[in-house]
Amino acid sequence: MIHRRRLRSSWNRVDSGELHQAPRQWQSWLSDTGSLTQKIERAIGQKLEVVVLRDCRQNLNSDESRYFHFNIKRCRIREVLLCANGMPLVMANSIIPGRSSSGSNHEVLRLGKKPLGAVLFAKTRMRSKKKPLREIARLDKRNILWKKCFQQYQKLPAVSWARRTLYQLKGRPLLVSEVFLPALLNYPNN
Ligand SMILES: C=C(O[C@@H]1C=C(C(=O)O)C=C[C@H]1O)C(=O)O
Repeated sequence: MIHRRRLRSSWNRVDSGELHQAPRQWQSWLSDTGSLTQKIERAIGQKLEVVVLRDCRQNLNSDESRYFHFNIKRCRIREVLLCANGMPLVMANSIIPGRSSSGSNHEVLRLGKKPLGAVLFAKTRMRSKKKPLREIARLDKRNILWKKCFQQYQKLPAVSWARRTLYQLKGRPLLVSEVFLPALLNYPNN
């Protein structure tokens, strides 16, 4: 539990983002445990467009490296906008350590415009027994993640709600952060 508290404090540097503190209209998006891609496509009634902003190797900051039990400095970072009819709905920042995209994971993580969720939630994938670690946060310009997202997407609202999930792909960790954008609220959230 100490470990979890430590993670929470680093992620919620700005404001402790417990679900009940989030605006009601965001709570279901923040807490859903299924594929975000699938949830959005149900809401918009069509396929999502994935706009890849960046997919490269980068040094991790301490707020990110804490989630991995092994010492890593550089990682693959994938930043995308999930869009409908050209309108960004979510900005996602995924951290994929080298050891998580090697071996049999290497091929499936050559994503391009394919959403990462198609891999993480693939029917054929052995569901890892471990429930993914999930945290939420209210982001503003004091938060490292808000600043990283703003570098890529200058229309990022000054206060944004986000969630962070530590997934396992064949036992290898990936840290996925998703920042929800206002246009998503134009769609029914069923
Ligand atoms: C993890 C999922 O994949 C989505 C797509 C992503 C991508 O293509 O990089 C990243 C995060 C998610 O918003 C999901 O659908 O739940």
